[in-house]
Order: sequence, then structure tokens, then C-alpha cells
Amino acid sequence: PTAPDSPFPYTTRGLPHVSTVSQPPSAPAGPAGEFLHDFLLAAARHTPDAPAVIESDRPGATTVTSYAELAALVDAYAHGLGALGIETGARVVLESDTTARAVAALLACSRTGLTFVPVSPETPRRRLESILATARPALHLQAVDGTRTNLPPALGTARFGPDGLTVDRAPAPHRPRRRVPCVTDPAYIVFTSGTTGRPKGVVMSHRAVLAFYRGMLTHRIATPEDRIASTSPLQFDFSLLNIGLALGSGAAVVPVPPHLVRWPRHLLRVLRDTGATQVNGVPSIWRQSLRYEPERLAALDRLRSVLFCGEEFPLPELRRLQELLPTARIINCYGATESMACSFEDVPRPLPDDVERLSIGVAHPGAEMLLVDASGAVVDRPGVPGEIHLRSPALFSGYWDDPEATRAALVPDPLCPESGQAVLRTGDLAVRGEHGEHYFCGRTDSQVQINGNRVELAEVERKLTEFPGAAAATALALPLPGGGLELTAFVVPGAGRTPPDAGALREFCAEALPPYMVPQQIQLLDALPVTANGKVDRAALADAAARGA
Ligand SMILES: Nc1ncnc2c1ncn2[C@@H]1O[C@H](COS(=O)(=O)NC(=O)C[C@H](N)c2ccccc2)[C@@H](O)[C@H]1O
Repeated sequence: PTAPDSPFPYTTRGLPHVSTVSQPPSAPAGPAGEFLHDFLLAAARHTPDAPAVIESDRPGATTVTSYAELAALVDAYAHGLGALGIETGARVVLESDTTARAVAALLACSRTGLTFVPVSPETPRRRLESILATARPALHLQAVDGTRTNLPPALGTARFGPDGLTVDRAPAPHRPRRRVPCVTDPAYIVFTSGTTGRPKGVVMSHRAVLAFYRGMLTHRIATPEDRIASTSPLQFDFSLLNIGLALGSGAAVVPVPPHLVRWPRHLLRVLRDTGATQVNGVPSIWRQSLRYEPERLAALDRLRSVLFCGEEFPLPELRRLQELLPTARIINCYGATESMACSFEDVPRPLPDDVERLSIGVAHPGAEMLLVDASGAVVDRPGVPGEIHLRSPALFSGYWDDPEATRAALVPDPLCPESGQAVLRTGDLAVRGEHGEHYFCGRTDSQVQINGNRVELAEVERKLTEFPGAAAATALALPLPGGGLELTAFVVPGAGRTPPDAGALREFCAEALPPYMVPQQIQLLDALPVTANGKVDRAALADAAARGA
């Protein structure tokens, strides 16, 4: 039956007549696999009337958006985006705080095969211009009451509101390349707050994000009854973790606007009015409430869990939080934006007095943390520090338009370089404990040389926070006018305690640390400056010290 010259080598001629059996219904038309919007809207099918987003911008004004209402917003926005004929894979800058509509907008981008780039309304113009120049988006999307103006003329602009999109300026006409959407396409690009030079765009595919979400959900951190407060700006992927945790669990996300997070009374009011059961944020969101509003914090009787990430939680503050929320589950969540996150580890309750550093546990199911020493050998003995390398299905695709930085971060698997599998080189140091758990020991670039001696800044900071009355501390190695580095520390006093004396702090360090690890200068501050993502702003401290402020 083979006809050699036929383009179809096999013909039915000569074969027994093949009855045209009724073919099974073909797979739904369109892309195979699951995308971000499929995963995050799944609950809309089972519990359409359950709350998906609960907002409260003003006392007593609480807005609940159900899963069905969220899905309807997604339909409206996806219709608006689809009508613009933007090619698959184009970027949409989504400039907004985390709101129900912003969540619907990012889901609509996913639905229409577009990559969203979240930026905060507070993003300085120059930084926004740098992101626009790097990501070259087709469209800028903001809320109807968004305040961004004077966007580059080539950029399409639109706004999302209660009924759909309104287009101010259509994207430049182009011949759309209708590629088939694929789960390896970028779902979003998050620009790191890298202070030096060009911001790096972390590209996360649908496949990576869903692999991470699935790994996270095995920890059963949330139930459908949970109301998960998210206190990070949308540009920080902590907010995207919270959206995935809430919607992936059939629970509700409670976005707290950044301008309310900063004020303890506003933050605690929003948590009370919305009935938040879980509060997720970087350690700094608790500092002022612990200090000035402990009673109001302790009065949040629906609050049953706290999840933090981003940097170490100073132990005196963590212990104080446990005192005020004695029944709350507190989870230390470690990871980098290049894999969204990595591990979830319960903080012992109460934290034993002799604990000096928190465990970050092991990678979420389906991923593996490896420690690699300076020679590139994998370390598996307890107590020996190594750089964390992460093997995971949730790794980023690379830094946008930066192959060199990508190559430095996605390196061959140290255990099997021949395999072609890439692992994430995190730049974080850790040691393994007796039971295989890991302890964060700072970043490789926070190992500084003071007068030829290696100093781990995190170790100096931990020692400073052990001083009675010290709540948090940051240590920096600052350049001396004549060359060399000088160890400088900034200490925040604890609630209602006599502020520690700088001299006494230095003596306290001198008793426990080698001379080169004793800060030469110690400044007491009422508060530590934080970056847009809520982490201690070390660059701002270094500038202030340099100005002698
Ligand atoms: N729990 C920690 N203890 C101590 N140092 C930490 C910790 N979580 C991060 N870090 C540090 O922060 C770095 C990552 O910084 S980042 O890329 O801006 N990403 C983040 O900070 C947030 C991260 N994407 C994330 C989002 C949501 C949940 C967990 C983690 C890590 O490499 C660590 O150095």
C-alpha cells in the first residue's frame, strides 16, 4: 500500500476499509495545558459566590468581590484587550496597587496571551521609563483613577474600571504574530529593585508559576474560609504569591493599600474590618504596630496565621509578635523572585530562648535546595556553609534581554552537569542542620572584608539584636575616606524599653565578637528606612551615613 512517490506514503487503498468510527470529542480548541488564569479562576466554577477579594479603603467601607464577579471582570477586560489585536507575548505594563480590578486585569492579560509587568503607582518616573525602555510594552494599563500621565507617544494607553477597559490611545498598529499561547510563555516580568544600573526583569512562565503554586499549596497554609491580607505592592512578587495562595485555595485575598500599611492604626483597622485570618508581609510591616499599638494588635482575634519573607525577622520582634498573637501559626517563607519562593517553615511556638537563627526548612515538595561550597562541590554535611542552589520546576526563564545575567543565575546542576538541567544560583549562604533543615547565613555579597578579615554582616546584626532593648539592627561596611571599610551599625530600640546606649552596645559586641566584627560606629534610629518592597533600605542608610546625617 505504500505509494513511494506520494506525498502521503501511506494510503487507505489496499487497506481494509477503515470505518469512520465516531471520533471522541476533540480536546477543547486552543492551547494545551494550564495557564495562570485557568488556575486562579478554578474556584469560580465550584464556589462562584465565595469572596475572592475583600477591600476596605476607609473605615466601615468594605467591598467584597465574589469569584463570579471577578470572572466577569476578567471577561470584560479580556474582551477589551482582545479587541486591540495585540500580538501574543506582547507586554502590558500594569500600574496599580493590588485591587480586585488589578487582579482581574492581570488575569485578563493571561487570558489574552499577554505578559503583564506590574509596577506601583509610586514608581518614580525615571524608573518607569527605564522599565518601559527595557520591556518595550505594547500597552500601559492603569485604573480609571490612575494618575500616571505623559507616557511615551508610541505606547498604547488604557484604563480598567467597573465595566471594562477604556482605551485612551490604541497601541501602534502592527502585524500581529498570532502565535499559539504556550505554558512556557512569560506570564509576567517582575523588575527587581536592583538599585545599581539597569533594572533586571525576572521572566516567569505560566508553567513555572503554576509549578510553584502547586508546591506551595501542599503545605495547606490556607483553607477556603481564610481571608489572606497581602501587604506588598503588586510589583513585588510576594503579592503574586498571596494572590495564588488565596485564589488557589478558594479563599479570599485582602489587599492592604501601601499607604495604609505604613500606619499601624490604619493597618490594624483594615485587618479588623475585613476579618483577615492571615497576614502576609515582610518583617518591617510589624515594627511600628509592635512598638505603638500592641493592644490593638493583640485584639485581632480572627488572626490565626502570619507569613513573612524577604529578609530575616529580627528575633526580639518575632518573640514580641508571638507574645501578642500566642495562638498564631507563623511561617518563615524563604526564596527569590527567580523562583517566586522556595521554602515554608513554621517558626517554633514559642521560639526557644536559645535559638539564634531561624530555620528556612527545605524546599517545597517537587524542588530541592543544594548547598555548594566555594570550590563548586556539593556540601551535605551539617554545619558547613554553602551557597544555596535550587533545583525546581518553578525556575524563571531568565532575565529579560540579559543573557549574561541569566547565564550567571541559571547554572549547570552541580550534581550532574552533563544533564543540561539548570539550577538557580541564589547568592544566599546557608548551613544544614542535623535533620536536613537549612539556616540562612546571609548573602554571598554581604560577606565583607574588614581589614582583611571576613565579616558576615547578618551575624553582627543578630548579635546587636540580642542586646536588651534592641529590637532590630542593620550593619553596613562603609568606605572610609582614606580607603578601606568601616563597620557601621544602626539599631532600633524595642517597645517601651530604655533605648540602648551606643557605648554599651559596642561593649556587648566586643564581649562576643572578634574586634574586627565590632561596629566602629553605632547609630540609634527611631525607624529603619525601607525600600518600595518593604525591605530595609541599606542604600539609604549608607547615603545618610556618608552625608553624616
Ligand atoms: N525568609 C527569608 N529569610 C531571609 N532572607 C530572605 C528570606 N526570603 C528572602 N530572603 C532574601 O531575599 C532574597 C530574594 O529577594 S527578592 O528576589 O527580592 N525576593 C524576595 O525578597 C521575595 C521572594 N520572591 C518571596 C516572595 C514570597 C514568599 C517568599 C519569598 C533572597 O535571595 C534572600 O537573600
